[in-house]
Amino acid sequence: MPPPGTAPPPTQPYAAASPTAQPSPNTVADFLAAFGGDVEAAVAALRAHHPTTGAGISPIPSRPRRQRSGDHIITVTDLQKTYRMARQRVAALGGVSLEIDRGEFVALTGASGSGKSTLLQLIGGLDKPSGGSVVVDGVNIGKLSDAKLSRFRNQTIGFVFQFFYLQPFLRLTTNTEVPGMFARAPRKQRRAHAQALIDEVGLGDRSRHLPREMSGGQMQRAAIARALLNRPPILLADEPTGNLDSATGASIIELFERIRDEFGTTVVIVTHDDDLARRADRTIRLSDGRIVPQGVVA
Ligand SMILES: Nc1ncnc2c1ncn2[C@@H]1O[C@H](COP(=O)(O)OP(=O)(O)OP(=O)(O)O)[C@@H](O)[C@H]1O
Repeated sequence: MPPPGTAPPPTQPYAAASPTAQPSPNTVADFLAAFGGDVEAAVAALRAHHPTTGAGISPIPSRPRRQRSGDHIITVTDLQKTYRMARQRVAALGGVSLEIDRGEFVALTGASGSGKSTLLQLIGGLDKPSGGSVVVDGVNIGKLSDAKLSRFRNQTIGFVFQFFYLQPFLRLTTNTEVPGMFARAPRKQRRAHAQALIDEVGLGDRSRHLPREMSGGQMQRAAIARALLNRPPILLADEPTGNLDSATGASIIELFERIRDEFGTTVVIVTHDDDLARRADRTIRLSDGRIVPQGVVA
């Protein structure tokens, strides 16, 4: 997985907040402060520095596709991204246009290096495009200042990643509350909502557990609960099952379906796995930084 590009460097080593490390609260507070308290940007930077296991997922049944509503919550127009490294230029996205409806469950698929993560990061405002535009919930996010973008992300988008990125020293309830702290939600309210979400994702009996006391699937459920804390209308997930066994991965996809059905959340996932992608309402396949027209085999 490549780095997201524009996230500012933290002042502490990335390893300090890895799922297994045990930093002091001050270390983590400093780490988050280096990102201006923007949890998602911090997570994106961590993600860029984490090893990949490449664990696989086995087939699960597809489900009937839903009709599209035409109420677009995400509109991407002629999106381009070129990474520049020394003298090298890598064209990661070469003009992508798409629309995603409110409450739709979309899977982004394609070969390694086809631009899936880049597209997800640009939709989530974690990186800046080289050209084109991304409109999310009526807001052209390319036109927002960094501070406004950070606030917008916190309120509008929940992020879920392959390696969970829970704070290792926080118990599940507090971990789930973290986005509410940055949104300055009243303590009592965010705690009650965290507890409701923990129940919703099936971890009601694990509230006092630290991440290291949970399984991979439980940690991913916890990360999903945390992503939902600010009631975002959109959930973006990059390889959310890539680090899980096939049965656990399937249960995570079912959880996304349930979240979409119960909360009306728009869910966009990146996955290598065509069987998991078939669970989504729609699959968008990328090849060499472009969308493959439907019916064409890439
Ligand atoms: N920060 C970066 N700097 C330079 N090149 C990058 C960066 N991020 C991505 N790339 C390049 O952009 C292209 C698209 O990468 P991206 O991660 O979006 O693909 P992907 O489809 O998500 O791949 P994978 O499935 O392997 O994660 C690749 O060629 C990659 O090497």
